[in-house]
Amino acid sequence: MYVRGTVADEVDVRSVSTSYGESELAEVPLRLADDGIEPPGNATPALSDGGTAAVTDGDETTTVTLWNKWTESAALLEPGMELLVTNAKEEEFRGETQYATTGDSYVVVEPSFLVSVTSIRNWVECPRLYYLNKLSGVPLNYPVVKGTLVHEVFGDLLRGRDLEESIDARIEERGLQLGLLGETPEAVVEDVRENAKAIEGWLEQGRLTEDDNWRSEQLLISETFGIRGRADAIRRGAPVELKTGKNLKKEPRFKDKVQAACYALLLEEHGGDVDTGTLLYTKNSALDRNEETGDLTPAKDFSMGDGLLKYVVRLRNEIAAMEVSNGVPTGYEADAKCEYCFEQDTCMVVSGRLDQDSKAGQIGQPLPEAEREYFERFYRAIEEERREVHREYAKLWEQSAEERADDDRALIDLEFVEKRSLEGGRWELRARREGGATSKLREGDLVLASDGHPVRGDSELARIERLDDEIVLTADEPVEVTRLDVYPSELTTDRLLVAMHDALLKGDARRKDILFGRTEPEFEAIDEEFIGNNRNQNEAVTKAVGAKDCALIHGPPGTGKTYTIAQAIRAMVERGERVLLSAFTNRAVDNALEATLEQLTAVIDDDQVVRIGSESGVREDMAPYRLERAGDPDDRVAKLQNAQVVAATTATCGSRVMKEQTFDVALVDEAAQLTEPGTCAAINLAERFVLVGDHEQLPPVVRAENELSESLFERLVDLYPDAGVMLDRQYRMNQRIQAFASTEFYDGQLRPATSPVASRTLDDLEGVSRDALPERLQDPVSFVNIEGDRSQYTDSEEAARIADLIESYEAAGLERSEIGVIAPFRAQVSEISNHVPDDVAVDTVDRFQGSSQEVIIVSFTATGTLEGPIFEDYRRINVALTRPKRALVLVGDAQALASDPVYERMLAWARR
Ligand SMILES: Nc1ncnc2c1ncn2[C@@H]1O[C@H](COP(=O)(O)OP(=O)(O)OP(=O)(O)O)[C@@H](O)[C@H]1O
Repeated sequence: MYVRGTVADEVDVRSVSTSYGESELAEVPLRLADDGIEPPGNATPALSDGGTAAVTDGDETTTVTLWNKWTESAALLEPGMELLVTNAKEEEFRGETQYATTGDSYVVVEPSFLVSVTSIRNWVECPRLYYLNKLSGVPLNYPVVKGTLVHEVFGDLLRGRDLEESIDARIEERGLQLGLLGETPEAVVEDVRENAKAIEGWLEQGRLTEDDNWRSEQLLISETFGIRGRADAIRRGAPVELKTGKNLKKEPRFKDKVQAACYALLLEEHGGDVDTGTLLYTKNSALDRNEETGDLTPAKDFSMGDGLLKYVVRLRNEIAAMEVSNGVPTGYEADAKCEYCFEQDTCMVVSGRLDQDSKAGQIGQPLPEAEREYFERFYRAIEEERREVHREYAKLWEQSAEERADDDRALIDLEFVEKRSLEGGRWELRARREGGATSKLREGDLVLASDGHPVRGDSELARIERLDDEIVLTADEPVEVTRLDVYPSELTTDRLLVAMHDALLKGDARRKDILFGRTEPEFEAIDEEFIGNNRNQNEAVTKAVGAKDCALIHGPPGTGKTYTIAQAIRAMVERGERVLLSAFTNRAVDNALEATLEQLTAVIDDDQVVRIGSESGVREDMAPYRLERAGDPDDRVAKLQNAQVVAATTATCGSRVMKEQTFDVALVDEAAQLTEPGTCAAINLAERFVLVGDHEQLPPVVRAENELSESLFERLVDLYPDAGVMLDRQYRMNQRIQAFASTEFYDGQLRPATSPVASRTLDDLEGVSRDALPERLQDPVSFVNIEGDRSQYTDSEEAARIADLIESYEAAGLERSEIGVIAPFRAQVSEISNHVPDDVAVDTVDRFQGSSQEVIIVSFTATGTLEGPIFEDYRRINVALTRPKRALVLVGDAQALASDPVYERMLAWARR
């Protein structure tokens, strides 16, 4: 029986005498979860006695007794924490039903907090090491890269690839990284071969017989234990872990066993019965085995005892409890010996700078109070964000397939078409979807591809190569795909933490004075005209070029941000500076790069401009500039080091390769959409920085509500008004269209840049005549009143009317591709898509930011009364209303809209 609930009060741990002698017990007052708890879909004998969950009718509090070793986990509990006990037994005590652990029970603290296997492994070495790794990320160093290479070769061998071919191919793929590390392919081949030989030899021995049943790299998630990880390999249902080190002992290292045990737990939950684990030490070569030097066989098996599995869950509980209570480990939690630790110095420095209690001690001066306070605040905010990612994971099993599809988080009921093996042992998978099914998934995304359930079924990480009615994926394993789910990645969260750590602990003093408002940014006087026809753009470039610390360019819609960025980069390049061009999205990076290239043709050679990004992330016309990472190390690294302009998203700026680069200046577009640490990922790499954005448009995309939702751009604009310039002439909208946004969002400062812009109408377009439109659509701004169908997130009447409007525009000579439709909710986007032809772009505001169209139709999907903000906040409506160049049509219920002051003013303007 499963018991799950919330700890209702303090937990009491004590000793009692039983017929077996002294025992420890903890009585946990537990408020049972509303519906008790359903056992996971495929609960196995290891986890379940087949009994059902404790079911309650609401707020019922009971007592759960945790026996013996589980009292260690009980001691971590605080009121409010979640607790799960498997295989519990029911007991009557003074007429009340209570529960207690049995010999088969597992006790899980905060089961929805997903701890990674790597974290557990680090934690068992030293909890402080776990924390330090989280803060500083995985560095680019040779042992790490070699480890990855050996793992990749191992996977290839399992998939039947030839050893030499695999080694060559994998080393080639990592050309750039190896080049940055100053390694030659010859030396690396030797090194990897030495490690891989041992693996191959071992594989040969028990050669891959049919019943050996190997599988490489499996992503595993446990909803019961709150653990996730990727096992190197599974043989006959048991985990095999690869280690690039040497181990002369008979037994595997303890931390390695712990890691394998984590996978064993995960496999058991997936229906396995795991009794052994294998560690492969690739530096061991059985050939030189002799008694004096120790046991040099590469593979060491051990039996997977019950005690070890439970110990692993207790370790995991320690991490979850610490994280959920916002704790910072000190190192005292473990009996690790600091004097033998490679990380001792780092540990002492971090403890010293952040004034943290630590077993290793502190060295150095603590950071100023304000910086430590900032660190703690943002650390918490980022961890909250991580928890939101975990909630996304939980939805993988809490929501039904249909619910996930309705939420746009999954494509379900696909028809599996075929699997085809690719060169290098990977697979191409194809599946077909019913027309019309939409989701958040996009080409290039990593997704969970499964044969029915992303956690309980056969599931793999796959990349979407093509997303039409036929979906093409690539993956390491040939899953018979019938379902795709959004993969909730923690990568972004991890990188935010590292970027913040780097800004504060490695950042230069002057930069921090700027970030913390301790000094005014300074500017060098520049006496040069960069842009002749636009005063504020010229001032923006002057500021960007002359900034000693930072410049802030506020660019409302269509005001030539991109053009200004390109001019600024040109001026910087002419001054011999190395420039990082970054933005939140790939699209913005490519846009800005395209404009920059136009400016740079006369100034530098094409090969001095490099775009860093994945093949699917970089737009086709910018692909020639994309830095191929594979190839000869020297050549790859030369290509990067020679580049005077490097363009990459801010997420990529946090990658190991980019973190090694330095720039004179970082120019960041879409800066108002970036969190503070997200911005730091780019500006950490440069001496000075220029942020370009508009805080009246979309704010940072974050899941949790906390300080992450204010951008550094916005904070600095407030802090240093003199470091900023607002571009005030827009090159996009007819005057009538821009009027509302200008008064409502830009203090009336926004003006058309030229009179042709001010007076542009649909008549300017070839073959289009406004006279052919119904009268009410002839004005550049019109409002169509519609009562609507009263559903909350969709409105089929609005959708139908929009389809009519599109027909009217087509009849007047417009191309469908010149019309865009914006709706506040995804459900309404689907609804409208079902009504209008495929080639009309229909999407949410977020997908339209940064683009423009001749005609924009906005669906408000509001009827009767307004219950909440339609577009979440007014910044979104600003974006929606500023997309069109020549015509804007608002469709909605006037009465509903009039109940909100901003929408009421909008109505007045549209109906004028
Ligand atoms: N000073 C200028 N002189 C002439 N044309 C300009 C000038 N500045 C911008 N433009 C033109 O105005 C248009 C819009 O400029 P740009 O694409 O740079 O705007 P943006 O502010 O980046 O737009 P968005 O708000 O979509 O990000 C472009 O066609 C650009 O060439």
